[in-house]
Amino acid sequence: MTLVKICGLSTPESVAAAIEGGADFLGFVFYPRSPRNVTPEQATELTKPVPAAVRTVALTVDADDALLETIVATMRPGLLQLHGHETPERVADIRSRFGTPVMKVLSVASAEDVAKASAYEPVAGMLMFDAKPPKEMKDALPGGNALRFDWQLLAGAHFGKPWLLAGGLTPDNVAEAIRTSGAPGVDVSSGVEDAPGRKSIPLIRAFLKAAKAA
Ligand SMILES: O=C(O)c1ccccc1NCC(=O)[C@H](O)[C@H](O)COP(=O)(O)O
Repeated sequence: MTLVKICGLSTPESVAAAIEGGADFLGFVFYPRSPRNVTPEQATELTKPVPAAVRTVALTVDADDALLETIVATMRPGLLQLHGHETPERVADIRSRFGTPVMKVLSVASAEDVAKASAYEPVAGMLMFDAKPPKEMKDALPGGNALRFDWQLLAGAHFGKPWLLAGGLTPDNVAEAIRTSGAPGVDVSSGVEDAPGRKSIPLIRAFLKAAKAA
């Protein structure tokens, strides 16, 4: 069955809906520019009711060791999602320094972007392929922009690590995205919101139902 990560959670209600709907991963964003930003203390509270079978994910962007140390010490995430320009060496360093599995995100607009994954396969526990925002999109975030990329770029691809497809997924297009890309897992944020940063409980339920049925 397709793995599903619901990202950018910031309320107890949305966390509960994601768990009840069968999410495998719950994502918490530590990036002050994001409308989904949470503090380590908020994430710690939000993740208290999360059952052990559901993995909590701390999303950071080119974070320094001090921030990672604080997040790991307070929230104790099951996975660190690195959504910046972290090199393979930095990914390996973070993994060994903090003893937490790492998911490295690749920003994709072309086949060359997908090919960059091979450098991360030895050091990351998981990979994610997300849409690369175009340069002309001035206020773009590193992720969470409701942008999709050409899912065919991943069709037939094999990676040495489990991977998730992200970017512009919705309850309406997730089944087609899974079929086209062959993704073993998917990640969503904007597609389950009714305003930037405001998660919709009905959309979370609908996304999980559609992805799990695909
Ligand atoms: O969601 C954010 O605000 C965010 C900020 C900075 C870096 C990454 C961010 N989100 C990354 C995610 O994991 C999203 O779920 C992924 O990019 C897909 O986003 P969307 O297209 O909105 O579903």
